[in-house]
Amino acid sequence: MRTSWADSGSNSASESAVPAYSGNSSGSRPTRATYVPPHLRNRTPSADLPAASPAAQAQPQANDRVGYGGPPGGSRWAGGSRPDYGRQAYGSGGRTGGGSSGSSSGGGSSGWNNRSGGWDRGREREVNPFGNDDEGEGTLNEQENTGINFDAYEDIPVETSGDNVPPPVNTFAEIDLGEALNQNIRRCKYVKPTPVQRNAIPIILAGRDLMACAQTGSGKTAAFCFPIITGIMREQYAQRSRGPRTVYPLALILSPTRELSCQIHDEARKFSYQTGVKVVVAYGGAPINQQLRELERGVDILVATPGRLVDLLERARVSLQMIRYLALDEADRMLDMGFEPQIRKIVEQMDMPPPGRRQTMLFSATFPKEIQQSLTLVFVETKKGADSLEHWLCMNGFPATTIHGDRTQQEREMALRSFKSGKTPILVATDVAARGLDIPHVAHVVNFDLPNDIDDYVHRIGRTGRAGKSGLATAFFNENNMSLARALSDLMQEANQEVPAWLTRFASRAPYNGGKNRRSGGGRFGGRDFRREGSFTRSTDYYGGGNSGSGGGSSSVGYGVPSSYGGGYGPGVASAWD
Ligand SMILES: Nc1ncnc2c1ncn2[C@@H]1O[C@H](COP(=O)(O)OP(=O)(O)OP(=O)(O)O)[C@@H](O)[C@H]1O
Repeated sequence: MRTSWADSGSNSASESAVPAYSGNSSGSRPTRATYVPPHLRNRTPSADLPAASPAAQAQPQANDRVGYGGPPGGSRWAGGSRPDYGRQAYGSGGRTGGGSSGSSSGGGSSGWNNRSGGWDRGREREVNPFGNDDEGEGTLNEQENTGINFDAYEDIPVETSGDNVPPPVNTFAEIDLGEALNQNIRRCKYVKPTPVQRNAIPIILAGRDLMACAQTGSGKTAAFCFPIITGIMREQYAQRSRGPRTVYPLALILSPTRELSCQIHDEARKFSYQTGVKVVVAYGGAPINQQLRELERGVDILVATPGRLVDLLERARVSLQMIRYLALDEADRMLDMGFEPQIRKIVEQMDMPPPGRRQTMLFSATFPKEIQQSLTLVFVETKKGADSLEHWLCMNGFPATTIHGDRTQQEREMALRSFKSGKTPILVATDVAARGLDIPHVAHVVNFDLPNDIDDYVHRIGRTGRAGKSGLATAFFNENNMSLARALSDLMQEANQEVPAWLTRFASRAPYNGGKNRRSGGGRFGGRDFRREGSFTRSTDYYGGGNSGSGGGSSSVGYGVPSSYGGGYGPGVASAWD
């Protein structure tokens, strides 16, 4: 059964009082304790709020997904299909163009310290962020936003990974974003979605987490704002508890700088105009009091820089308890700028719902390989070891699966599929089971247990850095691996790697184990020739550890000596294993 937001709104209308921050004809302010869902704000209580029917009240959630996943029968673009979105309370009346109050940003151009979130404080109504263009939709429809050169975009290859990725859309009309948002899209003169929007919006609307990497100026802001606004509008959020001065946003958009936060805020205000969804921005370097006042007026989407948000959280002025959407814009830059402790605090140590109860979206034009969802292959010695490591990883929030000799063929194939698709990006494998595997996109090979034979080692690390790509190999070394020390040291020297001093010491005492397939003379390692010919793109970290003290300075467990072993293959040079 397809129902609309209008129905949803009606269903719970009887529970709501006057909107907490909307204008209303009487001009009376609501009590702050009353939360009004966005879809009900600015409705004229007597005129368009029918009493909720018991049946409707009994299934308030049933509307949500059904309404959106429903067949594209009704025209989502046709005006008038959702009359309750007319927002008369601050619709045309709100078209002050930013000039009436002096405190708002008509056209999205307000100064940093004077942002009212697009609300005319004098009359408590929403200022039109489109300036005077509000009614000019007839002409706007005919004009395409010239900010994006779509000709240049058509050929852009888009790569998606993950399981059952929702298919991209070609038009905004294919997705039911809701009439109010569609209207704003028209006001923005967006005629068709950009590639990142085409792909990301359906994924986010399907409730999936997402990491999207798309070039600058490709429309990422709308790609995360549209589904967040739609999601907030379509959901029937339970009445939000409010402390005397604490606010409970439903979505948090973190960005590294105040400039970017303000830009996102400006865009989000346009997209959410007359949807009832309230966007507030908070950033450092500006007086906090005005931002606090703004927050107190109500917030659904909070756009913030990490430092200022931590401040607000510590003052208990913002709670993240109700967050359903977490978007990190330019996540990599936030890390570069040293925001990791704040981000960790915000995401892990406050009251933010855990993954699964919130959607997480990472957007950037550049993601360093360390934070992309790359595949990691971990080698262990025993089947039991594989199972217990998989268990530990899963328990600690790292999705992992295993292949080893005790698993049936069907189980192995399933594990492999899950690994390749990125659903479980860590595969723990025993040597035997991993032999012969051809898995693209393995960015990291971990020798959790080193093999006894250097050839096996070469084969294992050959699972990454393939076809000219770079890769990383990490090994944990302890005194049980003594027999491998010399061969490993030689291998690193051949690859012009810095050999850790502790490994050299082990090597000087260790018997030589050059592998099973050694040719006498010349190539001591099975892989020597191809490594020499190739350009080395694979790097290795070694973690040496022992517990007897016999290795001098290298004996402490977990003693790590990162190095950059280049063991890759140049283009067109096959590995010995292939
Ligand atoms: N579908 C669309 N059609 C036309 N213009 C669009 C569309 N989506 C976004 N734009 C416009 O494209 C410009 C760039 O968008 P946006 O700032 O979101 O890009 P971005 O990917 O976030 O860039 P950056 O990585 O530099 O922050 C903006 O002016 C925006 O209004």
